[in-house]
Amino acid sequence: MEGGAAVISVLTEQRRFGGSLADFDAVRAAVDIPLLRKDFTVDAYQIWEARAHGADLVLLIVAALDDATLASFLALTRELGMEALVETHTEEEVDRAVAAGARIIGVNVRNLKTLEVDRGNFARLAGRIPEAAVIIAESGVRDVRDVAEYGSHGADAILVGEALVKDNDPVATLRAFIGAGTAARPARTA
Ligand SMILES: O=C(O)c1ccccc1NCC(=O)[C@H](O)[C@H](O)COP(=O)(O)O
Repeated sequence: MEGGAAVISVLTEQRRFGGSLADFDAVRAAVDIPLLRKDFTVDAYQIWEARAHGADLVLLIVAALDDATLASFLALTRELGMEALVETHTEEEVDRAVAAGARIIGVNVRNLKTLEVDRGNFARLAGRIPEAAVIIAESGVRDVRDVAEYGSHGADAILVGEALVKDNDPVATLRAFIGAGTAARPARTA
């Protein structure tokens, strides 16, 4: 927060990433800025649960949801006064996110099966996202050059994990990332 983060993403996914709702509660108690519950949402109950724990955003991963479920989860999220980060990995998923009415669309360059990162995917997929949407570049940021690269390809925001968690001075690094991203972003027409 001190570093200028607009949103904090809190992993609650336990099996693969070791997160928990207790971690989420601790962060909620510590900060007032918007929080994203980062979990694999597969049941409407998780959206109610996110709201009950004070989340502002939930994660909807297009690859994990059929079109009808994606649309109904998005509607429930908004009925509960939250928004969704709708996460994509392929062109087809971007098109599905747009068709569902997503307002915040993430391109995650990490393959969730292999966990491998391909930063080039961001430039390829971001071009398909309408300018009216908020575009998030997710994963793979190592330094300011990666931030600038994502910014130059239209990212409105980046989602950073490891680079900040392992940094000795995350506040300074976050400030540098925000500066690099702001400088690199092309002007938007809409
Ligand atoms: O990536 C997901 O969709 C995801 C969903 C639920 C739990 C974890 C998930 N991915 C891992 C991460 O959250 C990454 O740490 C995050 O994208 C940041 O990436 P990086 O900066 O490369 O650590």
